[in-house]
Amino acid sequence: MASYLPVKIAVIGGSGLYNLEGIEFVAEVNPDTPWGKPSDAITIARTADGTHVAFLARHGRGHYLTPTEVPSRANMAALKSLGVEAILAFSAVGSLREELAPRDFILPSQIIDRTKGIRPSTFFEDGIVAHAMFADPFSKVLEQVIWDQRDVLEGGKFHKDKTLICMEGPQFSTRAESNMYRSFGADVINMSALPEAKLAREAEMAYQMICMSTDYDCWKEHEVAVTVEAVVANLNANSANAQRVLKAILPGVRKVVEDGSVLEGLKGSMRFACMTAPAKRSKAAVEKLEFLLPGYYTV
Ligand SMILES: CSC[C@H]1O[C@H](OP(=O)(O)O)[C@H](O)[C@@H]1O
Ligand SMILES: Nc1ncnc2[nH]cnc12
Repeated sequence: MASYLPVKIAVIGGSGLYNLEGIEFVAEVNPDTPWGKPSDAITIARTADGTHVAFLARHGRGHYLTPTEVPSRANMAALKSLGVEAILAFSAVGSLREELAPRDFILPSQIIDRTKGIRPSTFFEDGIVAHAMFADPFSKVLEQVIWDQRDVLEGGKFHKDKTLICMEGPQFSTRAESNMYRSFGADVINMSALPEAKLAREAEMAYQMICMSTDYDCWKEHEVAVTVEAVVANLNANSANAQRVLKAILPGVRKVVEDGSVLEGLKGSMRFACMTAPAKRSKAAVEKLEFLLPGYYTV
C-alpha cells in the first residue's frame, strides 16, 4: 500500500476548478473500479501541516464530460477505494434569488431532483436492493466546519440552509422553468449535485457541496438570460475564493475526520439499508459491492 494511503479527504472541482493550488503534489492515481474509470486521474496532494487530500475534476481537466456523462459511480468508488471519508464538492450554480448574488458562496442543505433518470444513480441493482436514507443529503458536520470559516471569502458573501435544484442540462433552463423552480422553493440551480450526493451517501462518505454562484439564470424579467460567457466571467473570481476557502477549512475537516464525528450516522448505515435476503443476493452484485463496502453483503 502506498505510504500516503488512506487519503481521507477529497475535493471535487467543478466548472472552473480543475486543480488545487499552493499544495504539494504527492502522486497521481487512476483506479479501475467495477463501475469503470473516474472522470480523470485523481491528484493526491499534501498541505503544509501534512494533511493528504485527493482532488478530482468532475468534468475532467479540460472539461470534456457533460453533466450527464460524468461517471459518478466510478468517481465515488475510486475515492472510496483511496480511503476517503469526507468530500468537499465544489459547483458553479445559477442563483434563483435576488439576495444570492453572483460570486456569493452557498451551502445547500436540501436538493430537488430534476435530472431525467438517465444517469446511473445507485450502486445497488441487478440482484441486490438497498434504500439509503437521504432526507438530509449533506453533511451537517462539514457544513459547520465550512460555515465557521465564512469570513475568508473576498468580494462575496456566504449563505447556508438553501435548496439546490439539480437539472439534467446541458442546455440551460427556460424562463418558465426557472420561475417554476423558484415557486418550488429552490434557491440555486446546477446540473451536478445528483447522483453524486446520493452515491456518496450509498458509499458512506460524508459529502457537502459548496456552491459558487455565477449568474441569475433567466428568471429576471427584461434581463439577459444566462450564457456560458457570463458564467465564465465569474468563474475565475470564484475559483480564487474556492482555493482560499479550502485552505481555511482543511484543518477543521481534518479534525472531524480524526475524531470520527464526520462519519457519525453514516458508518455502517448501508448494512441495514439492504432489503435483499442473503440467499437471494446476486453473487455478481455482491462481488462488485465488495469494492465499496467490503464484508457488508457476503454471506
Ligand atoms: C458552466 S455552466 C453549467 C455547468 O456548471 C456547473 O458545473 P459544476 O457543478 O461541475 O461546477 C453545472 O452543474 C453545469 O454542469
Ligand atoms: N443557470 C444555471 N443553470 C444550471 N447550472 C448552472 N451552473 C451555473 N449556472 C447555472
